[in-house]
Amino acid sequence: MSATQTLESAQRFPSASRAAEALASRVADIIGFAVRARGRASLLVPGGRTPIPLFEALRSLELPWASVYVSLTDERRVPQTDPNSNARLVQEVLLKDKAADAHFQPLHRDGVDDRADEAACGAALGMLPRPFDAVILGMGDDAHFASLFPGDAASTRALSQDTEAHCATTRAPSEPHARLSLTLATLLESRWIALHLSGAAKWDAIQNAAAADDARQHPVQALLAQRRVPVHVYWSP
Ligand SMILES: O=C1O[C@H](COP(=O)(O)O)[C@@H](O)[C@H](O)[C@H]1O
Repeated sequence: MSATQTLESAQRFPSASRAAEALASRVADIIGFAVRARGRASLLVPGGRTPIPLFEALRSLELPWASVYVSLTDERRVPQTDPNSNARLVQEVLLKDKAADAHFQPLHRDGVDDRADEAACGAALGMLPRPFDAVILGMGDDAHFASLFPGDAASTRALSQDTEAHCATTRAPSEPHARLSLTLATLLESRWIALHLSGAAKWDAIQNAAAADDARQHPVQALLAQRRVPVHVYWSP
């Protein structure tokens, strides 16, 4: 499917809660199927504000959570006590109620250098069933997804499907701390991928990215243009 076709088949919902419910229901089906078929399921989730209603919907569902392995698509290189930590968000919002028994693998290890943190990230992913059963990605208004940013050389390298690295150290424009992101090649080791978007600015950004032929300035274009794994877009205003 081309980038334009992916957007044409986007599911558009009237509210963030309706989008979250629909996405949670699809993820629940995938997890249930994976656990019945293979005994375990893996789920990668983004950080940011968009997934909060999704996490709230998911944690209220009766699922075989003790067989579910959860990790992140990306992380800020900060301690888990930091309010900016994506791991903290997952612990506080997703891994509660019925989802409290899920196994969580954080990506980032504190106090180590870039290479060691990338290795820790790769090792964390190694604990999850692969291919990943469900990967949910978010996107910023600048068309970054995971932590793969426009104009960042490390992000551009991580968008190449030829890279053997699982995780990359990247930088967001004007942010003090570095990021840790799964590379595109690793994100594509997935059975199912959703891109979860909320707001008019993100819809404009993804349309511009689909029309452009420049993943360096519009990283999500590389995700939309690849042919390996279909991307299911869930959008609400
Ligand atoms: O930095 C990040 O931002 C994006 C989008 O966040 P949102 O608040 O606009 O939903 C997110 O997908 C990514 O995982 C996160 O680290």
